[in-house]
Amino acid sequence: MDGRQQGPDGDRTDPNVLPAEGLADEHPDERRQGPVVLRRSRMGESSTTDQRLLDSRGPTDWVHTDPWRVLRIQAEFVEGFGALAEVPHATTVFGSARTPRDHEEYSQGMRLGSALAGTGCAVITGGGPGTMEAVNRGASEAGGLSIGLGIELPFEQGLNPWVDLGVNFRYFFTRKTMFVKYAQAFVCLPGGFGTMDELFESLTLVQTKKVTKFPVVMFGRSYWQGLYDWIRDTMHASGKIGDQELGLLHLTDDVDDAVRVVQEAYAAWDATH
Ligand SMILES: C/C(=C\CNc1ncnc2c1ncn2[C@@H]1O[C@H](COP(=O)(O)O)[C@@H](O)[C@H]1O)CO
Repeated sequence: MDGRQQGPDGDRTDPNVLPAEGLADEHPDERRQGPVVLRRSRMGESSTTDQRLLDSRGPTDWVHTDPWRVLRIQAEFVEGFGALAEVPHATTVFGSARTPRDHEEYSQGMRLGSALAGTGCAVITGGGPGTMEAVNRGASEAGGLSIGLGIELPFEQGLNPWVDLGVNFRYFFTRKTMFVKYAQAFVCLPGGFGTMDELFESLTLVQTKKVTKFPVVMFGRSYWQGLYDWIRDTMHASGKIGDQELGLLHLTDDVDDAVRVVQEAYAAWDATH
């Protein structure tokens, strides 16, 4: 077979096969697929690009491949940047997913969210339950911009009811970028492994100057004091961090003090942007 799609009398039988304009004798028949030109043995396939796009049959393994994941990751960045691009000054608040609503730390979270909203700026949390919810609730009820960046989990959860602008992520690392990119300060309420990860990631980003002039507030003296003392008396004392790094931490349980530190960070940001 020579690849030409002609009937026995030389008639063209396939509407997708185009004659080469005015030069039928010199130019072989060809099939066009968008910008692609196919000739001779490459002309075999008779579907169009639209047909192939719309045809849902066939194996689906490719949706579990890394190249496809890369596109999904890209899509998360695009969605996140798009949703958050116009966020004004913001503080990202980390904290336990497990704090019950009747706990004093929940009330503190609400007071903090409310006070941060009072500065006219947004609060960003992980969008989950516990103190994340408390901060969103305090901010939302005070009329502030209450943002939640949710994460896909193996169990059903969803964003807490006081998230007014929410984005759900599949990937932790995409979500972590958003926590940092759209905030000028970090506050850590008492929490477990997740909060520790976020506290130390924040500190590492500031230490390595990936982000500048971000204060890291450890809110809740009785909870954080032991860790702070260990950082100072063991980590710092043995030279694993220097004075500057120790100075990044601000330990308090006073909402006004935390808000003051955050406002200084907003001012420092404005001075450099
Ligand atoms: C474990 C439970 C719910 C988990 N739900 C979460 N939703 C959103 N964000 C979460 C969740 N769990 C952890 N995070 C992130 O880590 C921090 C809290 O972790 P911790 O270990 O509880 O300290 C928080 O800042 C989130 O960004 C139901 O019990």
